[in-house]
Amino acid sequence: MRSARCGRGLALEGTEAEKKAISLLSKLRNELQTDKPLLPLHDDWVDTDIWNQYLEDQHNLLNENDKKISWFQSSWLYVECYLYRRIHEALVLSSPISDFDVFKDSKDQNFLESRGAIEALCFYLQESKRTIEVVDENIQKDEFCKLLQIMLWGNKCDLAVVPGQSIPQTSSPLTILEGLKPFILVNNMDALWSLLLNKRKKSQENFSVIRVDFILDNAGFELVTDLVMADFLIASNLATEIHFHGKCIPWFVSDTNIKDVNWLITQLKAAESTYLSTCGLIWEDYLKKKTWVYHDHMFWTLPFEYCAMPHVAPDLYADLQKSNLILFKGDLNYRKLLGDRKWGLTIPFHEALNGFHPAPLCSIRTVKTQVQAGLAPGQGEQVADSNPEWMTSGNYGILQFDGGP
Ligand SMILES: O=P(O)(O)OC[C@@]1(O)O[C@H](CO)[C@@H](O)[C@@H]1O
Ligand SMILES: [Mn+2]
Repeated sequence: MRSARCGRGLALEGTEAEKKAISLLSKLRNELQTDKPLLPLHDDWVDTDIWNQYLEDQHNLLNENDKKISWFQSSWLYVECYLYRRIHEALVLSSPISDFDVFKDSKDQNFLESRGAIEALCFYLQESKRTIEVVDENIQKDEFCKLLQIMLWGNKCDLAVVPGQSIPQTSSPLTILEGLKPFILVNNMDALWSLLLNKRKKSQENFSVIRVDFILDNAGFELVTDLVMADFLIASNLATEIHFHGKCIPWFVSDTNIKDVNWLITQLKAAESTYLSTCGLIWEDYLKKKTWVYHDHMFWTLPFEYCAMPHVAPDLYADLQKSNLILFKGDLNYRKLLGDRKWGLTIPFHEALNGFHPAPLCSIRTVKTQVQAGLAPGQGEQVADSNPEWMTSGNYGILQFDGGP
């Protein structure tokens, strides 16, 4: 009897929490639609003070007439990040559903709808791992480059542009790579290969660690492409440890957090296909043994451009300095790498990074926003001639490398 009452009490508490979250979210929508001033946060999350200080700084910086910073009058990058942080606030303030991820269903859906392509990819990975020790360097390079391109085109699958509309990867991703090559505007795959190959040669002499970091983007199909590459790097000794960096709160609809990683591994392990279940088991083991390490520093869900990292998150910057290669996935990471500024298209990538050089790094991103540097003279004009929407279509990609400090 007592436990039945207790259960009813919990259900009631849950319903009240849902009502509260929904009302906070509709208030948020109204503020946005009517261009109200941005408000300080009222929750007590680890980053609340930083966000509120940021708002105050924006106010002091941009507002000589003491007007409030509002939704339509502030920088797009800041306001967009603020939107996702406010969605998080609405949940945090609605205990006991504070941990609820409002985007989880769409992320899971993307994985489920891409199952065929994921199976093809896991099959390919296992076949290439079987022959890794006998094949020569050129074949290994070829496989490495294929997996890089799959990671690149996997970035088309984000859900932030058209929320709720999953773009599943249905056909085998490997068959379409050749045809997509002309759409890679900056292609520094050779530089990545040379860097890792040199590291491997040194490591074979002196047993040094080779650390590769993945700054993750979207869950679902894209995450699988990243994990497949991470597995290949370990199996081929091109890396000895992998560090993944995900988001600690639901972010830009489809971005990866730890629950997405765990869910994915559970799904793979339970799959009927042995290609999938083998990947699930191996990846779980890598995580257990710390060959793969997952991090979720709060800096990744703050509005700062990355050149601010040494001041805002010196611990994270110092950690990234230990890496031999950092792979930044996706469009939002690129916007933050370049401070979301309208750089001239031919300004060198190194310069546009504005002093952010923790280690050699590479952006792997389909171009979805009007931020781009490091193109060859005349290249931007030529692409614009054939496709005026080239910067927002997501049809073009870059694998853009910077050698570091
Ligand atoms: O970083 P991702 O997942 O590649 O892309 C995220 C994105 O679609 O969301 C924003 C639009 O709302 C843009 O920054 C970007 O185009
Ligand atoms: Mn994303």
